[in-house]
Amino acid sequence: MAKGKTVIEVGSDGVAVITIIHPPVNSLSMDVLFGLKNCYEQALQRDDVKAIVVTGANGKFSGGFDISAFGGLNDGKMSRPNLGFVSVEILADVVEAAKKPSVAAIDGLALGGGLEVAMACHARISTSTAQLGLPELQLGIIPGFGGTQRLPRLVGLSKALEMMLMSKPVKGQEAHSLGLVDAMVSPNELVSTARRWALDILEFKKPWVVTLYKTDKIEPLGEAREILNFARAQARKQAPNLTHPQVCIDVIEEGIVAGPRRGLYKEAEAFEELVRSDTCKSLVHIFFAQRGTTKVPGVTDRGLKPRQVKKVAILGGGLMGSGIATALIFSNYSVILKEVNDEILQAGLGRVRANLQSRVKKGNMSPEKFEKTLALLKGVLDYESFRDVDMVIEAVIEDVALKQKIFADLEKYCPPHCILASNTTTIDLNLIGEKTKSHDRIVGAHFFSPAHVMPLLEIIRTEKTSPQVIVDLLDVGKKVGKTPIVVGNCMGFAVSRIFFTCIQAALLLAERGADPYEIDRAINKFGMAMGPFRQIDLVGFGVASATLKQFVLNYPERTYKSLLIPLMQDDKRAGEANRKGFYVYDDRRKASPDPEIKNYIEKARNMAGVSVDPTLAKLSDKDIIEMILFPVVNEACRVLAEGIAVKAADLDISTVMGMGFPPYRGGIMFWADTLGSKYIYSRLQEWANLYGAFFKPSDYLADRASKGALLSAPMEQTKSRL
Ligand SMILES: C[C@H](O)CC(=O)SCCNC(=O)CCNC(=O)[C@H](O)C(C)(C)COP(=O)(O)OP(=O)(O)OC[C@H]1O[C@@H](n2cnc3c(N)ncnc32)[C@H](O)[C@@H]1OP(=O)(O)O
Repeated sequence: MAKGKTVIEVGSDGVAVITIIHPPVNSLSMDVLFGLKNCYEQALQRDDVKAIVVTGANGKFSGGFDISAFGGLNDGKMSRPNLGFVSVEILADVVEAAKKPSVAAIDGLALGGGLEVAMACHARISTSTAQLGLPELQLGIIPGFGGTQRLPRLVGLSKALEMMLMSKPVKGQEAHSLGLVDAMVSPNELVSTARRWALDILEFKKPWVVTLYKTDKIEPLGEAREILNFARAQARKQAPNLTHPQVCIDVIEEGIVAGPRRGLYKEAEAFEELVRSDTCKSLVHIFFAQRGTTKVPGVTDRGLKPRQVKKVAILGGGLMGSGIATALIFSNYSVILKEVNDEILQAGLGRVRANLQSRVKKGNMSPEKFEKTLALLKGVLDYESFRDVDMVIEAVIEDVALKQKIFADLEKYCPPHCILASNTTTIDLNLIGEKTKSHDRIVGAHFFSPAHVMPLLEIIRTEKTSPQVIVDLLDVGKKVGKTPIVVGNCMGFAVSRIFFTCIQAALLLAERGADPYEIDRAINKFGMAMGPFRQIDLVGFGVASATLKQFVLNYPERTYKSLLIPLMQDDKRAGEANRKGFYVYDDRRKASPDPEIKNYIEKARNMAGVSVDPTLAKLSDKDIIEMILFPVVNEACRVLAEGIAVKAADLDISTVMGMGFPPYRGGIMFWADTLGSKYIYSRLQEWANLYGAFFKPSDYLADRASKGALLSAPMEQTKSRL
């Protein structure tokens, strides 16, 4: 069956309108591209066609090359066209070299290959809301249809580098001022303006621009090289483990130095190679995994429509509560923030204000929008104004009795349709709702700190939570710009279980002789946003030790019972919050190692009765990474086996968005599968023999290893607990 098509319609004005049709985003499959070539050839042959307009159906130009076809290019299921088939043979030699002018009419989006098709046209007209960009680098590839050559020639080298290296699209307005589009019109005038423009080109009333050979925006060679070298250094600093940004810069340089046609061929070669790389495979996996989190069997396949949530109440204005309030008002929800006394309430409201102010400072919010947004927030000290709220999010400290009392109160004051959500990190939701009769509307809404910044939302449901409530919360999550994952109920749910296993592994290694700063360095080099000790400082010792206590209680057989954090707490160390944790922090929150740490470690070691293991005292980076992350893989396997997570890909997204796992390694399970279940099992078994049950491979892992099976393959037989 064809994947999309391209159609041609010739008007009485002699303009052929070629429309890309491939819902939902008019991506460019090979069928669409062959169709585009055929339509052009027809238009060029027909005597009744004077000029051409290219556009996309349903208000979207094109979201780019069909990402789902990347796999086909690799596994040989798709016939591989000649090198440069699209970029040279279609776009340069048919579209751009045509004897009839063509104009792109852009609404909605022109991304990746979509923008590359538009740039091969002789002019571009767009709407103000259209998004135009070359975001290929976020998929581990570079633009492959001539984008590396044409974008610098249209917008200048520096801006083109920024747009490509940061995968950052621009809106119609900016595209117009940059010269990427020639005119901006309203959507209903788009195609008619483009038709007129194409005829004007033919009649020499508008310029006939062949972008590939434009030179006016490119700096002289010496200056261009300086810009490119600066970009190389920046990219190396920001993404030391990635090669494709460097390749992108090399390809741009080739076009400037040796001419754009050589540039096109070098681009095509590099694209072919990069699309086969592990980085590309991992990032494409993350792209689809992220979109797959909202597809929850038994919930989102029931035809339920989200109910409208207008007003939300938040209990607790601490770091989490104020962050959640910020995220909500920023997305136009009306929010009530409740605290226990005026002083604490004002502090909470102040935090929300400061969060918004920092956006204004960075130029991301206008002063008018700031006032309008803040007006959506109201502080209260009692439950009176809870009578018309649609959702409550409780964000108080992790105290079961307090949460139980709050939920019993909420049941009394909130309307019956109101969703009762808790932002708990670890506590069993059945316990929280024990004193209510509202189990069907109790749900977990676990945000990550800072809640207005971090992209993940863990939605926790019990056996009794109604699917409608999940659908409602998925909708709220999407509106506040979060990627939600839906998980089952247990202590720690999915993310905290995985995250705190990493912390425990780090504590175990440090107590047995590994250097904590070496551990952080190795993990950071692997690509994690920060190492485990820096992470503990960030979440704070209070949360870390409370959670570790919960682990000891709930998973005693495999929890590493470290005394290190409580010992440091006794000395008033609390983490980054009071600038003294595993690191010390200066006024600008810069972390530096603290020589005193070794004394605490020694004390904890003595109390635990363990001794320094010479092997652990001089681990290689590879060993550190495996000893820290294989236990995480092991715990992720348990989370899957218990049906807490619906699918392995959700855990990949959780680790990327919730704990800073490098997306270019595809998330924890995807990465584990690149190493193989047998290898991971054998290493864990070896360490379990040496260092105890913390490393003991789970039954799930043992089973997969014995079959040589992928850890991420679906579990047909295992019943989901959800
Ligand atoms: C040779 C060339 O240089 C190489 C390329 O062009 S590579 C592709 C470059 N393009 C991109 O990177 C754009 C990727 N897409 C996006 O960023 C976003 O999907 C978007 C901004 C286009 C739309 O966002 P949004 O409206 O939130 O919808 P979103 O849920 O992301 O996508 C809608 C659907 O389209 C699919 N989709 C989006 N872009 C796609 C693409 N380029 N190929 C295939 N499928 C795509 C999504 O997977 C999703 O499918 P689903 O409904 O089955 O889950």
